[in-house]
Amino acid sequence: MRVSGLTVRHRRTTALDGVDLDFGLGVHGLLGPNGAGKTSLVRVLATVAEPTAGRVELLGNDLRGHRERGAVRRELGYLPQDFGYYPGFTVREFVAYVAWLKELPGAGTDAAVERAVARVGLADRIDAKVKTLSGGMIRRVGIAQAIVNDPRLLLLDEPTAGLDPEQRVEFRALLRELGRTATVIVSTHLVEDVAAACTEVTLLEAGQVAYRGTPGSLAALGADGHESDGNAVERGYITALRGHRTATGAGR
Ligand SMILES: Nc1ncnc2c1ncn2[C@@H]1O[C@H](COP(=O)(O)OP(=O)(O)OP(=O)(O)O)[C@@H](O)[C@H]1O
Repeated sequence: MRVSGLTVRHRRTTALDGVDLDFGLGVHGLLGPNGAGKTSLVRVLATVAEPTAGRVELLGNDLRGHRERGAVRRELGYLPQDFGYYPGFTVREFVAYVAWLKELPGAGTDAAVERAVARVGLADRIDAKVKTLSGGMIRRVGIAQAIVNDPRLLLLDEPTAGLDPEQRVEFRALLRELGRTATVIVSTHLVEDVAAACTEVTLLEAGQVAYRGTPGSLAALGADGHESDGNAVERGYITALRGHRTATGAGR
């Protein structure tokens, strides 16, 4: 899947500025400071926002066509940053409802729902009402609804927000597993999630791609830089960000 010349403007703000990127199988971490454009990119890939300019090709479909967008949506999983749910639904009902929206074949739905809920570790709460769950559990319901159709493209916007450390470790293992058969794009502020779960890192800054590489190459960049605080990948993040700012004259 590929985006070229992707530009997204919100009134006078340029959220993405002619971005070229491609994503293959694996887990791709999207990093960047607040306002870098991560959510804007994820929303275009999820087909919920239209680009101002540029091309988006997902799963062999050009997103400009209505029918193509529909085809992509059936193969897509998306967890938005602010994920809305129906509090009165049980976990099973909510995930089944999303399966229905994604037009999953009726016969396989019950099993698909149970499998998705089990994969996020909520099998014992499947018949609990969503509103009775903790914040971290609700986040996991969000992940379950995103993976119920075994998506070929999975988009997760800040999925680990609200998870405790043990849940985050479990979640990263799930990400690695999902990345074997799907393209997984994870927007996060948590550099350690990227280091532990991602095969590739894309660092956005002010609507541009500031760095692309592996967590290992980002860590190596940190070792060469002048930062002394944080772990190697965090140092690499800061070094890459500052390097990009110097190169573009943003110099903040
Ligand atoms: N609906 C909107 N209306 C106006 N400006 C917007 C809108 N959505 C995003 N922006 C602006 O576009 C820029 C990019 O925002 P975006 O949410 O894509 O960044 P982000 O990297 O996801 O940030 P965060 O890490 O804070 O979620 C920011 O300057 C933001 O203020």
